[in-house]
Amino acid sequence: MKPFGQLLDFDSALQTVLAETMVINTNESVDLDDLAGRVLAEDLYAAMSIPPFNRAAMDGYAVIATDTFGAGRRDPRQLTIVGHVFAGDSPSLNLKAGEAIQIATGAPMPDGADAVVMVEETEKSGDVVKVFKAVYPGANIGRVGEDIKKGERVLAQGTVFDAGKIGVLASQGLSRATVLTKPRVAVMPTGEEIAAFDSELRAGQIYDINSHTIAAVIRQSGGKPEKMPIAEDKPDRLQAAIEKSLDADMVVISGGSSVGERDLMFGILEKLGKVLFHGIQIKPGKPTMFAVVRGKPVLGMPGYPTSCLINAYLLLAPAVRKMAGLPHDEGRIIEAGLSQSVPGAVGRRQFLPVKVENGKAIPLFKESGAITATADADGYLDIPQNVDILEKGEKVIVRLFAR
Ligand SMILES: Nc1nc2c(c(=O)[nH]1)N[C@H]1C(S)=C(S)[C@@H](COP(=O)(O)OP(=O)(O)OC[C@H]3O[C@@H](n4cnc5c(N)ncnc54)[C@H](O)[C@@H]3O)O[C@H]1N2
Ligand code: MOO
Repeated sequence: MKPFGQLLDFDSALQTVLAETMVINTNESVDLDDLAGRVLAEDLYAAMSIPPFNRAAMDGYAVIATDTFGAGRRDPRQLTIVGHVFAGDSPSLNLKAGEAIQIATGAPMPDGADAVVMVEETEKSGDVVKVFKAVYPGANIGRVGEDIKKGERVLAQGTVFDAGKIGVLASQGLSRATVLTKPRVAVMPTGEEIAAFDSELRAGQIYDINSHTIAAVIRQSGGKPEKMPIAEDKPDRLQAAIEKSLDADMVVISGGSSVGERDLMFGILEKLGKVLFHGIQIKPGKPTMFAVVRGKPVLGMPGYPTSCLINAYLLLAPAVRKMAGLPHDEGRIIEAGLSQSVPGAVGRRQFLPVKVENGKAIPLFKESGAITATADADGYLDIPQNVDILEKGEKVIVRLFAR
């Protein structure tokens, strides 16, 4: 048993973790439809222009713009319809003065035509069309390369794919992209009292919550969780389990981080590598520790499920995002009025889970062991350590959990 040393402030703790986590620089090729959230590993240049040909942007008539000049409701211009072009056609017609070609949105513009009159501005009778409104040259045409020019850089290295960026890739007829490999993060629950969901509970046991909440945070931060078996609180077993988990890019351990008889983590991590901090000046999450073992970052999370999850959002998520090559995410914030007064945590910066309803921030005062404190919360208040009390009705900033 070793009492905490001096507690570190949260910002220094986060900086220490980030300083020891590096972006994974291996790549893999991923299917177009699985790219959402993935990080592009190379610059991508357009192999073709989009649109690849001049095309009608409206249903109507392809015309020579000058033929429509002066047209009005009372003074329409009459053009002879010489053909019909549908989307997907490859027109061979060549439009001449006084002629119009019926055209569908997306169809290639026939040679000679330089504008499209919308069908609403026309009236067809037999093979003659009356045009009620003049169009300027280029009207209602999508020009070659207007969207993307052949040879231009369409997506830069480091781009995070979302629906729109997947669309850019699709426009080029590409079926895959080279992206950064997801960081593999080993998740190791510890404790004699912790049981896997598929086992019978013995007296005194509870089901493992933390490895599942941690895995969810890793996944939504761009990482790949690798679940380890629940480790027993025996030094040699714990050490062997940690050594095995070091095959991953990062290790997250839950439990055993405090100062109880069986809280062995500090000693083992100090033996295997270097503990950079043990104890942060925050509530919840005071016993959180961080070590570097054989070049790998190892985060020791408190066993209490809410302490564990809040610190997974605050410390683990930024680290995994960094390894995944994702930009730092400050998260979304909203302003709300406090539904009741909140006492500060003496000497500790407090991250208090709150629910937001009708513009009110409702504090969820539950103990750190209660998973519902985070499950029911939309976000948290970040209350500095020198605050005595936040008054009812006070405007507060709620930092929303990333979901
Ligand atoms: N004398 C002191 N005791 C404690 C202190 C302290 O400063 N001095 N800190 C308290 C705080 S704050 C926290 S948080 C906890 C953290 O303790 P550990 O990280 O050592 O975690 P455990 O003791 O192993 O477990 C705590 C609690 O959480 C349950 N647990 C553990 N793992 C899981 C899991 N995977 N799924 C669900 N629940 C889990 C465990 O059964 C315990 O009930 O220490 C305080 N004590
Ligand atoms: O720091 Mo503990 O995590 O308050 O509950």
